[in-house]
Amino acid sequence: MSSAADSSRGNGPASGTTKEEAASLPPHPAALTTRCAAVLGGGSFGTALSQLLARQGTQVRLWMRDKAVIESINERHENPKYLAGQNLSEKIKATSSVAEAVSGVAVVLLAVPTAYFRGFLLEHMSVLPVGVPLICCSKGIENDTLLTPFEIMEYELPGKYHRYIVVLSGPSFAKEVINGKPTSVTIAARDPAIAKLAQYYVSDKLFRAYRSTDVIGVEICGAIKNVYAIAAGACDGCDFGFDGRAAMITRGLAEIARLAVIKGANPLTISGLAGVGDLVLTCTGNLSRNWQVGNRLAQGEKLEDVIKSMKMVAEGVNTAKSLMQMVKKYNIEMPIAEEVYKVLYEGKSIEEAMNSLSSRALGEEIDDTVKEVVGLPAGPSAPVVARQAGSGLRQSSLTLPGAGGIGVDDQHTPSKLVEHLP
Ligand SMILES: NC(=O)C1=CN([C@@H]2O[C@H](COP(=O)(O)OP(=O)(O)OC[C@H]3O[C@@H](n4cnc5c(N)ncnc54)[C@H](O)[C@@H]3O)[C@@H](O)[C@H]2O)C=CC1
Ligand SMILES: O=C(CO)COP(=O)(O)O
Repeated sequence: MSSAADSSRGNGPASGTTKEEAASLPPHPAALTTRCAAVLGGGSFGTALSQLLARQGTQVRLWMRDKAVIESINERHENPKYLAGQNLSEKIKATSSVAEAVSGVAVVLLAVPTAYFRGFLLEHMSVLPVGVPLICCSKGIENDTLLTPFEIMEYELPGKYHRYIVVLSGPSFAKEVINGKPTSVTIAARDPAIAKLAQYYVSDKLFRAYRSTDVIGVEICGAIKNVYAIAAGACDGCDFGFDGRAAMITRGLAEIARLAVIKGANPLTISGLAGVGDLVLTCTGNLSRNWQVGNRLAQGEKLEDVIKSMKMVAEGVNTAKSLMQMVKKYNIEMPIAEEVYKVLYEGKSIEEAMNSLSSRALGEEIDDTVKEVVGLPAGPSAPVVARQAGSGLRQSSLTLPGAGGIGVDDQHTPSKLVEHLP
């Protein structure tokens, strides 16, 4: 039985689609509507992406290891392990053979968790097709090598594949994608033409991909937001309030920016869907497995029990280890990430972690690493400069509150007082 959302972007207008609506769909050459796609990884995201492609009219071959789930998808059109109760399209055929999955396809999507990504690639790369977009949808940083899935692909795959490696990232809960909630993501490839092709392959009216060539920025943002989602879940579990969570998200973003620019990201990517978008989603949406990890730790559960009972991947748990290694490697400040690591692996309580964060020396909001990239001078911020109509640039004047009566002598001007601060 096909799902109701099937063929929302097929060859012609889907049933019930008005002429006007059809006209607003992206142009769709017939050659591409009859395409076949492979999705490698039959967890929640791989299954949701398969359903997304199937509803667009694409034949999908979904690779997974679990024989019982394969049988269930092919016979009952359901993935009972990861998305129980969701009716899947008949256009999705599950298989345990990667060679069968990728044979003759126009596009391949990879949704294998980062910890298994390299092993998967090494085992199956000999059958991967050359010349079709290979869209990497995993979000993590491998321990020890500190490589992202895209970087692992570039490292392991022969050069003939490199042009075709693509990253898909952004705010996209599997459960919402599969239910046809409006979702927007970023799709990035070094070659803009490949990014455009991949964008075209996955997009429809309910799933919009914006393209980018900032592969590293998109991937780093998507990978490390998981660690801050753990922090946000812990904040919520400890009832640190909306203020506390907003601070955690925003200061988390500052840490993401620091690492991303060191890795060569375009700072503007950080304010996009893969950056702010996904960070906000996973730090505020309780569908996030990473948020759930933090939240359950705050309820007093042990990490190993949370992981065992979850049965799904929370990438932030491993990526927190990689971030600790990156903090040392690049000598950067990522205090929230460090505290998450200590809570996960060193038995530090969330309250102690919060206390350590709030006892840190007061500092500037925008740090030097980011200032350098956006062309601002390092060190203490220069005085604010405002543009005044007709008179060019002027320095904004600071009015001293005491000047009119409290009594400000030479020794107690703000510039004198500040000399006594740490
Ligand atoms: N679920 C979601 O909402 C989203 C997930 N992602 C990312 O997609 C990737 C996959 O996550 P999910 O599908 O959510 O995972 P999941 O937790 O739902 O399923 C786990 C997946 O890992 C596979 N797996 C386990 N051990 C394996 C091994 N040794 N070798 C190969 N595969 C193995 C399982 O077969 C299954 O496909 C992750 O990097 C995740 O961050 C990205 C966006 C959204
Ligand atoms: O990356 C995600 C949504 O964009 C999914 O987040 P979780 O892995 O925390 O569930």
